[in-house]
Amino acid sequence: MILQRTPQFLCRLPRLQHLQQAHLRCRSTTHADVQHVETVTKPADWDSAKPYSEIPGPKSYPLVGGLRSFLPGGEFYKVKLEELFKKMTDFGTVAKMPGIMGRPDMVLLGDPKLIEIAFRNEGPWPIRRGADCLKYYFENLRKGLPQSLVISQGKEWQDFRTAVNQVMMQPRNIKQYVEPIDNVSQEFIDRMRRIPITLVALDAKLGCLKDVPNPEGMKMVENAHIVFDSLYRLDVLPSPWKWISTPAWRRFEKSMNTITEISTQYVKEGMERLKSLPTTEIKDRNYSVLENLLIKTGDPDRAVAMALDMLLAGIDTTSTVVSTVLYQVATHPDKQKRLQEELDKVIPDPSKPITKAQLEELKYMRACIKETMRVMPIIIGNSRTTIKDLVLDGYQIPAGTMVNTPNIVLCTDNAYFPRANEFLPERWLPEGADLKATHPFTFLPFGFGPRMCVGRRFADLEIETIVAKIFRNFKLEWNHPPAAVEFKIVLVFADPLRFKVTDRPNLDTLFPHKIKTSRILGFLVAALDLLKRYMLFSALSMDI
Ligand code: HEM
Repeated sequence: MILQRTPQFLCRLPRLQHLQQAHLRCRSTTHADVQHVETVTKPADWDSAKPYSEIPGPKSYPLVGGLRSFLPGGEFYKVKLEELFKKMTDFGTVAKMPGIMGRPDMVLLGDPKLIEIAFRNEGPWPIRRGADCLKYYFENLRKGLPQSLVISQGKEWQDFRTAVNQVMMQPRNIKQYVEPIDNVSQEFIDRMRRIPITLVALDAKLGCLKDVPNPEGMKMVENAHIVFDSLYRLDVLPSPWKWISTPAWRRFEKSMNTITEISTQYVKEGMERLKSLPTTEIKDRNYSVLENLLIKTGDPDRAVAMALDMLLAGIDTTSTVVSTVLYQVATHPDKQKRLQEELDKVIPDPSKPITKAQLEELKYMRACIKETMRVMPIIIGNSRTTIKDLVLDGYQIPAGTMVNTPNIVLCTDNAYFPRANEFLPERWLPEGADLKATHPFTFLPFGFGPRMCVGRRFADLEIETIVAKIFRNFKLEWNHPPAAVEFKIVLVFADPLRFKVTDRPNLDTLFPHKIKTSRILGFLVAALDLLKRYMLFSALSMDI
């Protein structure tokens, strides 16, 4: 595979030399960097397929690649990323976005059949290009730490992932978190009841969170959020951070340092705890995720890298899905009614902790969550770097090409989901057989194959618990125009959500001492912010 070289004069810059060592190329090239290309024979239809250069898409220009399209006068000027995906698929089921500022081209696959071919040919070490800024940080500023799961590749990724799978994908390990997650969810519910109408502005919101028990935890979640936001500024928006240290880069580095240091401290404490366990306790103990990881790998640095993964990949994703579910259910009162009928039946006494058995019975609720993830897929697209030559829809796709799944386009396309623009949780239940997806690779909210989301079981548990508790305790209404969304690594609401929250009438007898939130008209819940903090409690209760 031929990779274009970085211009010599640019490589003299110290940062770029690091990037060169890190196998990143400062270039606008046809192919992403691949370390593990399979040298197998070409597909039978390779020679008759159209060359890569003929894949339709916006024009690529010398030096700037695809950047020209985003500048004034360009076809994507001021087009939001979520709309860009739609515009790209208008070029065809295979469409090419030329690379920008050292990033590789992105080939969008606008047909689930093509996505299936790409995913089924990814081999045992699937390559998903991680954020360059994270890669740079680990490879150059944290040389002592192993690379996090999100950015590592090849054998190193596989060894790490195997150990993490044993800890995070085991139902037994997940089960022990039902109770702690229920506890923090209950705290969140109590907090919702306590917030009076005056505490709605930002300052007051912060004030209402002052009684949060763990200031270090708050620091952690705030910095994790800054890092998440920086990934967008540094790796999605055009940014010169690879050449010069921009303010966004410095903010990212500072926050990464903070969360790495706090995580290291937690891991140290975990090690101490394990060492000091009396022998009688060792066998019977329910080990936490962190402890299990330490036992499995015997490597505290790996545990730190995993804690960072969980913070970066687990907080904004899960909390955003919860807020989208609240919004979808609040804006569909008939669905909310059915959901609450189910909740009332399965959870007769909401003052008691939720059990795993109850969660399993909440089939309509799970359908509401799935349907929300379909109509508003927070991960608008996922990517793979192909490891072998493929022919997709008549075009040659050489090994090393970054292909992308435009989830946001496919999930809301009538060709793949009947009545795609309607919120119909029934489509995920046996009664909605005629509403099912026409192809299984259209809806992959947690990705696919050996590289799929390692935190999905925890995400499910957290989302189901909090959604069940909120709708069992409150009625949510939305009395405003539709909420706008924007892309910030994940698809989020552009403004704080403003629900009218009412205590469920049947609960008045159970909670006579509580403030009756039904009197609180126009109660503003900056749901996202609160939920992020709630999610932190969950993360902390996992000891990480
Ligand atoms: C609803 C919430 C979540 C969604 C929608 C989500 C979605 C995803 C997706 C689409 C991927 C890429 C999978 C692929 O390439 O096939 C991924 C990877 C990942 N997720 Fe999640 N995720 C969520 C929650 C979490 C949580 C709670 C954690 C941790 C506790 C987590 C940790 C990770 C990690 C570490 C990876 C990288 C895995 C690897 O490269 O081996 N995620 N997630």
